[in-house]
Amino acid sequence: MENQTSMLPQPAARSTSSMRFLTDLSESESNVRSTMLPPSSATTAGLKRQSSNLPEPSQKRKTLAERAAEPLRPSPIMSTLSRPPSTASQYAPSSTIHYRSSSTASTLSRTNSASSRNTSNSSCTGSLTSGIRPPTINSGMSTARPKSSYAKDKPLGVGSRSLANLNASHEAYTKSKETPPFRPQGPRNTNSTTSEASRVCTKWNSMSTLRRANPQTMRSSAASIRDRYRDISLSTGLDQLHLDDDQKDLMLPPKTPTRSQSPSKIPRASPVPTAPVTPTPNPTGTPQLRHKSTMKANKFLTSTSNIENFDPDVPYQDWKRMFDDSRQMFEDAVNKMSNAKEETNVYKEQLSQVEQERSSQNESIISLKTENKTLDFRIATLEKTIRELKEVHEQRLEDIRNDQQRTIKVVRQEQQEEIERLKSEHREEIRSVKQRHSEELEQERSLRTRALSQASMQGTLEKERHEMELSRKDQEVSAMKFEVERLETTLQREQSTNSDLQQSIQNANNNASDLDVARRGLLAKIAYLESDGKAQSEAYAAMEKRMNEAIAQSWDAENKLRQEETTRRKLHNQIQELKGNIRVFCRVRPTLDVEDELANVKYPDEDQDRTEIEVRGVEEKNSLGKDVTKTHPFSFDRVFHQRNSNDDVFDEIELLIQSALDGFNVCIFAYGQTGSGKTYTMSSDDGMIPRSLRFIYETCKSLEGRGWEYTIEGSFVEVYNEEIRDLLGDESHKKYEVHHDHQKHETTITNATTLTLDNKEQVESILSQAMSRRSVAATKSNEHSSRSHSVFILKLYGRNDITGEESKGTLNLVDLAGSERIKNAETSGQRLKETQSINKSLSCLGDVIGALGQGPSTPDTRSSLSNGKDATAHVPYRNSKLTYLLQMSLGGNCKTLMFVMVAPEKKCLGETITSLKFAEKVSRTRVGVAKKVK
Ligand SMILES: Nc1ncnc2c1ncn2[C@@H]1O[C@H](COP(=O)(O)OP(=O)(O)OP(=O)(O)O)[C@@H](O)[C@H]1O
Repeated sequence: MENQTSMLPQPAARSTSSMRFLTDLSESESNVRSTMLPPSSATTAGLKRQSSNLPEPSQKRKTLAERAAEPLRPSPIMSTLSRPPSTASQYAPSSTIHYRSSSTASTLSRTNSASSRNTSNSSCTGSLTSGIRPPTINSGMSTARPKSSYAKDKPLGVGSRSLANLNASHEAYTKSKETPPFRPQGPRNTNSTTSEASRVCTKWNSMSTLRRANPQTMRSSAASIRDRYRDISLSTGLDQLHLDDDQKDLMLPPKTPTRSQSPSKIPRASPVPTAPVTPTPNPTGTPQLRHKSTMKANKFLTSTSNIENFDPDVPYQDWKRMFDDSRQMFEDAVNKMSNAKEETNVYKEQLSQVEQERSSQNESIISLKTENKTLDFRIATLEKTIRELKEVHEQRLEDIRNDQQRTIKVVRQEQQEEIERLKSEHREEIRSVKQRHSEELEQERSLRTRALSQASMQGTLEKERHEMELSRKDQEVSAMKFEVERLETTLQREQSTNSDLQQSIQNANNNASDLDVARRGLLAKIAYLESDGKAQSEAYAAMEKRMNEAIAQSWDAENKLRQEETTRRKLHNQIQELKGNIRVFCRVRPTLDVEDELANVKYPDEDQDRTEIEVRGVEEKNSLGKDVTKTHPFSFDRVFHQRNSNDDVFDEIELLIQSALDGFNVCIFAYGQTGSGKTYTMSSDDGMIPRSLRFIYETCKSLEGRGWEYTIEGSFVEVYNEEIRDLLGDESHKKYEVHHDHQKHETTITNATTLTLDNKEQVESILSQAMSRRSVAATKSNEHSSRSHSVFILKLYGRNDITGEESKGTLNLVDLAGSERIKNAETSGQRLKETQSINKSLSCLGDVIGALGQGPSTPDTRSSLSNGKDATAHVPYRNSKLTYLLQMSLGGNCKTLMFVMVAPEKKCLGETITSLKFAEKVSRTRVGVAKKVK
């Protein structure tokens, strides 16, 4: 082999490398052909260095013989061109062949450039079939391997621009055709292939145009190519001569099925036979060249070989075929590359989109985080604001509540004042009306009576006078008549004597005329007397008529008075209802011992009709350890100052007593600690019981004139240690039981003495007897402390015969035993038992009033209340004798007045406040509307 090699001409100077060939192609493609250098080796080498700038081979370039002796290996460029990622090894062997074919084909194509020029513009298909040179391999290489060492070292102005032009053309064409979107995994469609073919044609045409533009240059270039072609053909032919059979297979162009994978529709040259591109081997196995003389004479080309007779057409055809194959492969590679590029572009686009999305997502995440932080901050701010607002609202709510309470208090106070004012106005009005009516009635009555008596007297006198006159006149008439009769007798006698005495007739006539004159005078007198009696009779009749009229007027006045009385009762009842059926009066007694320290008791309203009282409590330590004194304000229907007398007190209860006379059940009881003035108020000589009785008697007396007649029955009992005792009886220990008649609304105590009270004196003696028999004992607080509850029961039955009205009322006047705390009382034995019993019954009284206060006061329940049955859940009347006895006087159908008695001493302060609180509770109790007992 070495010999053979040495026999070959040195290729370094004469033949261009494949790279130089590629460079030429590149230059031509990039319109550098216009400045194409002559085909001298030096120029070619220089061009190679300048344009391709390929790295110098590190080793000495091998001779063709050496290279022919080397085993086939893929050219890096061609393998890159033809290598899809998965089929690189498949194409590696053929790449060498392609490489060589390309260079040869390139050279050949240039020799045919003249002919191709005629058809280059006709059509792409025509160009290709007529052997017009396809796009240079160099451009394809540059496209396929942009980052290879070759491409990197190569100036971008040539290969890159060509590729860029190709790409631009391809893209423009693709866009103009509106090719469907790229599908990376689908089969490449025929349109795409067609467009690529069109692009190649376009490029080739442009190059042809250039050729036409510079024929001289083209001619010189063709000459140089021909020169080169000879060398190349020669060396290639030598190469082919040395190929063994195996290698021949490898030298075959890609098989048709492989090419058909690329569905290019570019018309191709006639199919290349699968036979080796080398000439048909002779029987010796060596490749057979068409140049028969040379090839037959010499197996190897030597320096003595006559190459002039070498026919280049034979290898030209082979090289043309190889070129076509290479071109096909190149096109495939370009297609794949463009596909890959498109894919890459698509992926890049997708990547950029994804990147954009990612950046936008990041931005949105950042903005969301910022927003989140802002929202957190806002939420915190809002929560803070809400807390502040809540506090402000709570504060406002508290203020409003306080204001409302103050307002309610003020309104209540105003209403109370208004009610009191109205009450006093009504009271005054009623009093004035009553007084006015009484006065008017009295005046009228006296006037009428006087007029009547005067008229009667005058009538009697006149009558007597006229009767006397009449009798006198009658006597005078009878005397006159007697005189006339006597005169007539005398005349008759005279007339008889006249007959006797004619002479004397003259005298008798004269006497007769005188008597006649006298008779006429008498007759005139009689007529006068008769006319005077008639006038007197007429005057008498007129007087009698006036008297009857006066009597009728008097009757009318009486009727009016009775109607006024009925109206008054109704008004009175309405006023009592307005005042409430449970009323509480507070009374502060004066101090008994000047040395006693007084409690701080104030009367906020300084007018005469007080309703408020303030008691300053004992000093206490608050939670901070400071001494504080609480003021306890109380409000009642009426508050009596310690200066007020029993007289003042009775003025206020007078109307209630009147209600009892009008047919209502009234209960007045005094409540308070021992020694606070209950007995003084109720049972003292000028207390409420004697005053009430006096009032009742006086009123009954005054009502007699209006047709009312009253019967008063009284009982006086005491409840001592839960036992009833009769204070009017004979001190025998009888059994006293309480019975209620709910129908008649009446309470009776069996065996209790009931007296009919006819006069005041009797009442006073009864009272003194009862008081003397009450259970009294000296206690720490009171020297004469009542140890029992006394109940004075008055039943008032009224009847008006004129109007037919009837009334039945009950008045209970109760003097309760004094409440006292056992530890304060310092009692023991009987006193202790009494105190316990008293406290228990007072506690029961409080429970009853509390239960009544919770009960309904609606009209539906009033009827049941008026029947005496409990419409409330339960009123514990039976828990004590006292409450059971007073059941009919504590329910909703009676009028109750409670006196809460207060001692002014400081030592009594605790009991005072307790009593006042209890009384206030009672004051707030509403037990319905009282009904008249029928
Ligand atoms: N308004 C008053 N004016 C003058 N003295 C009074 C007044 N009220 C009470 N007293 C006197 O106070 C003393 C005690 O009064 P009284 O006996 O009425 O109290 P009490 O509440 O009935 O006591 P107890 O419940 O223990 O029977 C008596 O001496 C009485 O005269």
